[in-house]
Amino acid sequence: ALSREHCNLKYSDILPQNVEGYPATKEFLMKVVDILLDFIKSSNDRDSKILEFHHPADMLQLLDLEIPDSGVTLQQLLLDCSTTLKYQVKTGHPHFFNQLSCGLDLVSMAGEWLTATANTNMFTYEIAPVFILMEHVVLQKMRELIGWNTGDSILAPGGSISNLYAFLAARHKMFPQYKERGLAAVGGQLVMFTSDQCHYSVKSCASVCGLGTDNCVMVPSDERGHIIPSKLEELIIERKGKGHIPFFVNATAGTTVIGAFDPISDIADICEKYGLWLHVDAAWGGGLLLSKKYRHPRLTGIERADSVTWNPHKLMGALLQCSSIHFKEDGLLISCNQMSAEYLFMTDKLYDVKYDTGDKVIQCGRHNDIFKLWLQWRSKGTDGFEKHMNRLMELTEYMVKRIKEMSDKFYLILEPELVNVCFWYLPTRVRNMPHSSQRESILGEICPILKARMMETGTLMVGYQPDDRRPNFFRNIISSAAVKESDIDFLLTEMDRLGHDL
Ligand SMILES: O=C(O)c1cc(=O)cc(C(=O)O)o1
Repeated sequence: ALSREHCNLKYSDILPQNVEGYPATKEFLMKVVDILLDFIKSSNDRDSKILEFHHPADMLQLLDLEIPDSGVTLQQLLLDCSTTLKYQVKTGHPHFFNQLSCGLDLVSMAGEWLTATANTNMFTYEIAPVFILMEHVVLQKMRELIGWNTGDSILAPGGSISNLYAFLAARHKMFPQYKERGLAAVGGQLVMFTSDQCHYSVKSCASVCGLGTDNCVMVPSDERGHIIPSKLEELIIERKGKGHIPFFVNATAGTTVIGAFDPISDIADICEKYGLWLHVDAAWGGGLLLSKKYRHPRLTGIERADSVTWNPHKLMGALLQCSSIHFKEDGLLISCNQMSAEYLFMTDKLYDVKYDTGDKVIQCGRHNDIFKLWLQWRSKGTDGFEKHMNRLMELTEYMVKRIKEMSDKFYLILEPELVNVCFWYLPTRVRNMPHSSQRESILGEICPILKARMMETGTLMVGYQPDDRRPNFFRNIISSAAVKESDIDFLLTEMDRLGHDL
């Protein structure tokens, strides 16, 4: 609690309104930090719960979210902060395996604190000189890791927007007049191609950009979730036969559900043959570019892409959000999106305006997502990131080994290529049933019930989902630096404790 002299103060008694308010400001902010440190401590305490689940109506009753007419005291604000975190899911907890982005890297978090304090916009060098230069250095490093020594990149608000920027640049490259004249510049039906395992944001480009999802061809994948190149070529030829204009192919490097890697080189050959843009959505699998051991064969050929999406907030563990989109050809991004708003992007500035990035994107304001990545990269070094990637893959191999050792209780659906371990939990009553589609449908019905037990108990969170080949199954993601082999053992034991009687 705040000291007696400060506990009834309000926001108007601290900086900037009260120029004498530094002592109260400091005490208030240090108390906020204490609350955050408590959350960090319990996030890292394996005996603490990941969450205290309540249904939305009940949760609303537990919270006091109403917007008051007159402001509350600083003391109340501190209580508000504590209550908020009390009911927040601890995504940094070592037993949180639920999303592609797990974990809480504390250097990256410190970077986010500084980012918030600096509170600047990334559209011009004028107000973000250090951060703009950091973006240049980090994004160039990432392009080098892809295999390019040229090009341009930018951070976007998530992988979906990164994919959209790739789509827009591809269309601009092929039809530069589209920017001014729209569809009239094309004179035919544009068509894009992607695997049926891709992230839905690829398909949404077709609807957002006016192709219509009918013209986002979902190419069949094989049983390992890889796009079938011969099918891709067949479908391109089929569409050309209808007078359509194929222009864009997306290859996924690390699919969302099973973590599959499309064969990039084979796809690049087809794109070369038919003059199509190759985009690689490596939002999820891009982190393996940092690992000499695991980069090949999964990402072999990625340097042949025209654009690459890569989300450091996934495998690299940068804090949400941090998504990058990279282009082999420099100048495309700016020529595609530039609107030259004269109130921001004046060309008569005292510095080289190529450092103004706002005109490269369709956003105006752009959040500073680089500092937390740069600071984290400074803390780990590229070697540290390589070790991190190798560690995540080793833990995945450990989990596969343990599942195979406990094959009476767990059924491994396929060998993972990334850190997505896809499996069914086998409750006692099905253990003697031969594996069949009938048993799979029973196992699929069990997933939501077992997941509910996890969340109500609060000790474990593992995601489940169906896919186009099978009913619900668990998808375990190891992307948190907190996870150890003992946490994998806990996961398997806890699932059995919670689910054996299902
Ligand atoms: O950034 C993430 O954590 C993320 C992004 C997705 O699109 C899908 C998922 C997911 O399925 O966990 O996670």
